[in-house]
Amino acid sequence: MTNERRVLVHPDKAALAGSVAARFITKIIDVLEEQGSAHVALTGGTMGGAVLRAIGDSPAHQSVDWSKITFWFSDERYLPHGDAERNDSQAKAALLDALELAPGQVKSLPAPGEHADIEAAADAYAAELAAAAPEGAEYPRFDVLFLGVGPDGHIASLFPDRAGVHVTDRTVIAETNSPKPPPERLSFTLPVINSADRIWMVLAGADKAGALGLALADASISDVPAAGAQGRKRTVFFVDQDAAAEVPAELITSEQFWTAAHSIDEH
Ligand SMILES: O=C1O[C@H](COP(=O)(O)O)[C@@H](O)[C@H](O)[C@H]1O
Repeated sequence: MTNERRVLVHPDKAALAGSVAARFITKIIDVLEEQGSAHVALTGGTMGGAVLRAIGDSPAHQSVDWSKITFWFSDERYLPHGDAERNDSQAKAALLDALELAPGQVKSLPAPGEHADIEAAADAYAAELAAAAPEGAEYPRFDVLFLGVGPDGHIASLFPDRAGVHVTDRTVIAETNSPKPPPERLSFTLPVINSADRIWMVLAGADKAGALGLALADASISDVPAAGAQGRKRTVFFVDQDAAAEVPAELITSEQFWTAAHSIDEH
């Protein structure tokens, strides 16, 4: 099994969300059968929410034992709990609330007022990650880690030309000057992101085409943080046709080829 980054193109946003949802359900059933439990890191953004809604809309989601999955967030907008702009609020509305999970299964990032300041909030989530980690590790092994990609190439809350993308000695950082509102955010660092078995980046729309093209051309992570994402087993860009406009043809894996050439276990 190789660990090249792959690009899987879909006709439109709806097909993209449906396809990622179907793959996730299949993959997580396999993971649960093998391991008995799973850690999944969710993302915010337009396609992050669309994928979760598609999972909930699929009758196949009823075959998943959701009680065995712990959900984390690779980043969060540092806003009060319940704020509609928080990634966890959107994920709960899109899917998590309907799954009737136990409170400990959804590991939300802290909100203002819970800790002394945003740095302490980052440390608190780092401690939560460590508490769920296997012995000797600083964080759990994520079976699937979802990411959106911004038009500027940001992933989680690691933005171009910000120090956060270069941090390797912490697991969670506070971003206090995000170019995208809100300015205060919390984010996994790149080592945590890249520790995941599978990184699934889901992006759609013509405004993402430049970022995707540069990420695949190995731009510097300072310029395009998405260029630095590489999972242990799989790194897949799930995209629609508009986002794929600047992807070299030889890097595109068509749906038909993908299905024929790779067993679902490899995704
Ligand atoms: O602000 C954020 O943006 C990215 C991408 O969002 P999109 O709407 O352009 O898809 C998202 O992945 C991240 O979690 C979020 O905090």
